[in-house]
Amino acid sequence: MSLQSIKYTTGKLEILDQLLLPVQSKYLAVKGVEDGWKVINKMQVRGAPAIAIVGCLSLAVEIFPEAYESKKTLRQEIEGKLNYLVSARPTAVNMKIAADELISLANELTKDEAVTVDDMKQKFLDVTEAMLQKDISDNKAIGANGAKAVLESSGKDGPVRVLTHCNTGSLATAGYGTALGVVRKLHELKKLEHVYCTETRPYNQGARLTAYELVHDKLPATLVLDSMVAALLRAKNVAAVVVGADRVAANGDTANKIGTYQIAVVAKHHGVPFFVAAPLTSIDLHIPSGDHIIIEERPDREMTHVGEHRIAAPGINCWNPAFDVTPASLITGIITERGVFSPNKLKDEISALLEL
Ligand SMILES: CSC[C@@H](O)[C@@H](O)C(=O)COP(=O)(O)O
Repeated sequence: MSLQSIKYTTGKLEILDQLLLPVQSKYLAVKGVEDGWKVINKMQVRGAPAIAIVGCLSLAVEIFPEAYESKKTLRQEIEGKLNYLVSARPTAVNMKIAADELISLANELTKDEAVTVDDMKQKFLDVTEAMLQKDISDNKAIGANGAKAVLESSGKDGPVRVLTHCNTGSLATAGYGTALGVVRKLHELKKLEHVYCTETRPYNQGARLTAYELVHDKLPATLVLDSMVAALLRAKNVAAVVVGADRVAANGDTANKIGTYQIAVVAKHHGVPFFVAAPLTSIDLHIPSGDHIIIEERPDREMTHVGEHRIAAPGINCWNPAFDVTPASLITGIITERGVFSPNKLKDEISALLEL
């Protein structure tokens, strides 16, 4: 059985508390927007697609039992609460894109006189619930497109060794994963010789979550520390690096988990193709470059402590950006559910695809 980070039935939402993994597997009820904001902000659920899905579904469970006196009241509720949810974590764009789409839907339904307040509520529930299935099918398509791109770029038919960073798997999405979906697909095709996952300090998504998924699915995998990547690429014949994204700018610059940028620099040095795997909902064509991406800074404690145990000297200053921006020039291709794009053609090709 595959891991499930989000459990949802109409009116009921639960998330697997990722702060407790891999020691404990415990689901937490999310009863509304306030709970949704907290679990996202505390990183009990994390990963750009999962953040958006849990955010929107937290509003769905809040709205479900309520009776609204008018469409205007419901529209105000939707707009105010979605904008609040966007503020829980600023770097990943998926929640913002989902919020904007749902707010425009609410605006359109409010204007449409043929739509009752109950129809409007039902439509909102249908659209948010559909996000779960859509994310899984997008991830499967990313997996297939990415496995092909990795094999082509390696110049051989596999099996290949790949490196990934952070957690982009079932735990970060509705299921299957983005970059980890590419790894899963390579494995399904019997083209994965080995996957290396980084520890991903300071929150250890690699050691705690990706390693957990890889062991769970019995993939051939090895954990390395972040500081070992250069040595790994020199020694272990890695065919490609595949990572996820929190926000891809129009020019292909990509914000992802801190440490991604230095892996891309090292990959370039060693001539190893560096791929970003992300759904279209992680691509922000509104910003021209990565300079415009807000980078979330997290509490010092995530660096100074592991769990309750202090590892840093008391009194030391800390800088803890949760993400960095990899320049487009270091990226071989951006793997999406609609194909693989060269960063310099991303804007034109995606705009054409979406008829923008
Ligand atoms: C499919 S998840 C893509 C990204 O969100 C992932 O690579 C990442 O950076 C996650 O960061 P996190 O801080 O754990 O939310």
